[in-house]
Amino acid sequence: MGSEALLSVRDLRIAFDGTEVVRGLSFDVRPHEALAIVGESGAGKSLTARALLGMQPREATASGSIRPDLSAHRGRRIALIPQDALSALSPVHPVGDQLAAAVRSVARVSRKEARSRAVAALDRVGIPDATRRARAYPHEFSGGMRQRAVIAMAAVNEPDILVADEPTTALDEDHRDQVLRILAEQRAAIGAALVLVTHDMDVVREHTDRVLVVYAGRLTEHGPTSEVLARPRAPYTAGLLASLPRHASPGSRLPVLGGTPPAPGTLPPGCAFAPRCPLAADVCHRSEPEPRQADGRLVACHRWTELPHPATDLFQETEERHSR
Ligand SMILES: Nc1ncnc2c1ncn2[C@@H]1O[C@H](COP(=O)(O)OP(=O)(O)OP(=O)(O)O)[C@@H](O)[C@H]1O
Repeated sequence: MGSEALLSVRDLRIAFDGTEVVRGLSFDVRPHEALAIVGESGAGKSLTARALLGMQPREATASGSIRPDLSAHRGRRIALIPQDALSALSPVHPVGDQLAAAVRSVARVSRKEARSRAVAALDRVGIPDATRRARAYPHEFSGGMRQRAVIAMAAVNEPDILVADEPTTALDEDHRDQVLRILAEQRAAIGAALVLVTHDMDVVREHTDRVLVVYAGRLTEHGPTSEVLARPRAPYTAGLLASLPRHASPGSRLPVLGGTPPAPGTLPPGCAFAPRCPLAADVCHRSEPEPRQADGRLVACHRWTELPHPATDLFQETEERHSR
């Protein structure tokens, strides 16, 4: 598995002031695949994704290994598509100039050639009249167009890996689908792998091949998307799926997954999910489960064999319990 990987992450830990928020994640990014990192807010998804590019917050301490180290090849072998397109674009330069500068930062080409690659990249992501629009400033683009321009910028140098950190959070549903489709097209066109950070299981289902489910900075379940989503083995994965609107029974309130994740530094003993888990037993409150092979994927749960299928009803009951 390791030798064919574009990137291998082993025992990644990220801490702030001595409190670990990413707690020993290990996974590979394989050529051409789309890997989702999914979990609720605060799970450590963004920190993990940015670590792949060597982009740690200054105040963080990190350990573990990410091989190879691509931080010196950002923009060329690995590129980030951030949540907020405005943060990725300078407000004071035309969009086309920014793309051309990205081209010239990695390739010794003439200004004219860089310009023409920039316009072609904008055209590929569906920016109409790309030659003219390349002269426009980011504020003259709509939100969806800006996010497409950011995808174009990330893809323009044909990196091996695109890392997209919740790329559609700021967009409405129509633009969300459009941007995800364009991202998939770009990825296919350049043959890149994609690491897609999301909290949305529908996005995981539609756009990824493998999924890493993270809870409180730890691996909960990791395997092929189709298998994990068809039959989750970790209660937390089942809870995330049960929270999707179409799984809710008529009249029930969302989210179905009751409670909230623990704040950093306030982890319970044992499994971090145990206080919210309808299957938790004594052992879960005592010892933190290690990831192990189960049913063709990795699962970190003492009770995985007890999870009923489908598990939706289990979580409906949990919600009732939490709301009482
Ligand atoms: N610079 C920082 N200083 C202190 N704590 C931080 C910093 N950056 C992130 N954290 C904390 O680390 C944890 C994980 O953050 P991260 O942004 O990776 O979560 P996430 O899963 O991406 O969540 P979201 O979906 O809300 O973006 C959170 O509890 C967050 O508050």
